[in-house]
Amino acid sequence: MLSPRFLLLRSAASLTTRSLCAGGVSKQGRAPDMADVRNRLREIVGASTNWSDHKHAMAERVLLSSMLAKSQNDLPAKTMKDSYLEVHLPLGSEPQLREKYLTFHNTVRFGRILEDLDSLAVLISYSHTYNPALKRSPLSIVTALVDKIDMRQHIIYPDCDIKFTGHVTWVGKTSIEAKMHMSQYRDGAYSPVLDATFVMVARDPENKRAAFVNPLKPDGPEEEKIFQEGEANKSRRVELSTASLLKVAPTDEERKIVHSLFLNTLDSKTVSFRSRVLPPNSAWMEDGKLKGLEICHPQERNIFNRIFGGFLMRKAYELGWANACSYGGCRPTLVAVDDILFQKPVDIGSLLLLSSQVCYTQGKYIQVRVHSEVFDPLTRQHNTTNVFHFTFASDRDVPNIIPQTYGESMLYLDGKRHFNQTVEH
Ligand SMILES: CCCCCC(=O)SCCNC(=O)CCNC(=O)[C@H](O)C(C)(C)COP(=O)(O)OP(=O)(O)OC[C@H]1O[C@@H](n2cnc3c(N)ncnc32)[C@H](O)[C@@H]1OP(=O)(O)O
Repeated sequence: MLSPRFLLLRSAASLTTRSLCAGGVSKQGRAPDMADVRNRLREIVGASTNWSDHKHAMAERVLLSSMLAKSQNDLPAKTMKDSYLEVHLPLGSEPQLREKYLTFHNTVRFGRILEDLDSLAVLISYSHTYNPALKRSPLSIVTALVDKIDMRQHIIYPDCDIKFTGHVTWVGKTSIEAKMHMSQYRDGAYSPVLDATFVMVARDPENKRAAFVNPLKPDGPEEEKIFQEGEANKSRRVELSTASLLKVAPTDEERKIVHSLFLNTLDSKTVSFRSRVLPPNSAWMEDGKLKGLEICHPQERNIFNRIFGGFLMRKAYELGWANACSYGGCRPTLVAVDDILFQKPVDIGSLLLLSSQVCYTQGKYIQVRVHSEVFDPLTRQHNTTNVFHFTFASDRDVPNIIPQTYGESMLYLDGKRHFNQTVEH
């Protein structure tokens, strides 16, 4: 994270002058808020405000294809300061805004925060790729992955102002890593609430193929260190994906875990592999599911006329939370979010099926996986669009979740891997 003094200077010097106000968002004399972020995004890509105009807006965007760089070397290098943004969410000072964020239990809806983080990550990426010579950006920047969100504090107060800061921390050829921090004003100071790392991918104006982004040139040892962390994150992501249980067998230790779970469920009265008995204080995985359906209306579209990634995250989070709530028998708190993969865009009009599964438990912790897929009623085909992982904590120990089939055992091991990554380390 860049030093606080540096951040302060940065926000005063260029955020308000260039990143947000350049497009005419001049609510002068006050810090930019989330509405400014979304308006600015619409200006950057020339998005339609009415669904009836979306085809025309897209046709205009296609003309920007010729503005794309032929190689990354054609684009000037940027520093981390170039993309630094500070945005406010004045929940304390604007009671009418609070309604949108409020839960029945007088806390902040985390799903709304996920939406805000997503919009901010996109604007940070556009700030990095900003070309003052162009009125509109030819790039379509989409969310590929929420690498992780670490909660530094579990309660978010609905009546205190929130501040988001963030900037680009690493860049590949067409992908960008952005880190964001959220803090909340209480007792005279801002204290940290969460740290989030997103990976964004730049595409051509039609969102059909990858497009080059400006290189990132770390400026000084502080930025160099952050950049190296970004490199390490990239290698870790490749390593994790190579070891995925969808591709390779579990490790020896994991195989032993699965077999011991199996042995624990065998009925000692019969000499049979088939007769299974649920151990005490346990629940079958089959009983740790909750499903939902979303009809993807135009209202939830993003600036590229697909379903907004933040909306998908909010819906998946709320389903996952409800599942953890029902499983643990109390209102759980969120501990961590990791590895939310945006595999395929979701088209407007889609039928989106969301399935959540408690896949691992440990003491009071509940690891939930949410899988979303688009169902085409005409062809009856299902296509996975996203996978989400959430770690919740209950206020008491929860039943141990027990897999019965081999597939469930793999879900269990995958959940355990995610849990170990987020909670134990
Ligand atoms: C308010 C405005 C909001 C707008 C934001 C949204 O709502 S977006 C809506 C939600 N998101 C989406 O709909 C995206 C859905 N997913 C997709 O369309 C696609 O999976 C994708 C474009 C992200 C990636 O497609 P491909 O894998 O075919 O891309 P390709 O192989 O060309 O790789 C392009 C670059 O992305 C990187 N990349 C791809 N997947 C990645 C992942 N899971 N984690 C890290 N990096 C990844 C590659 O390393 C490469 O970077 P390098 O070239 O650097 O090596």
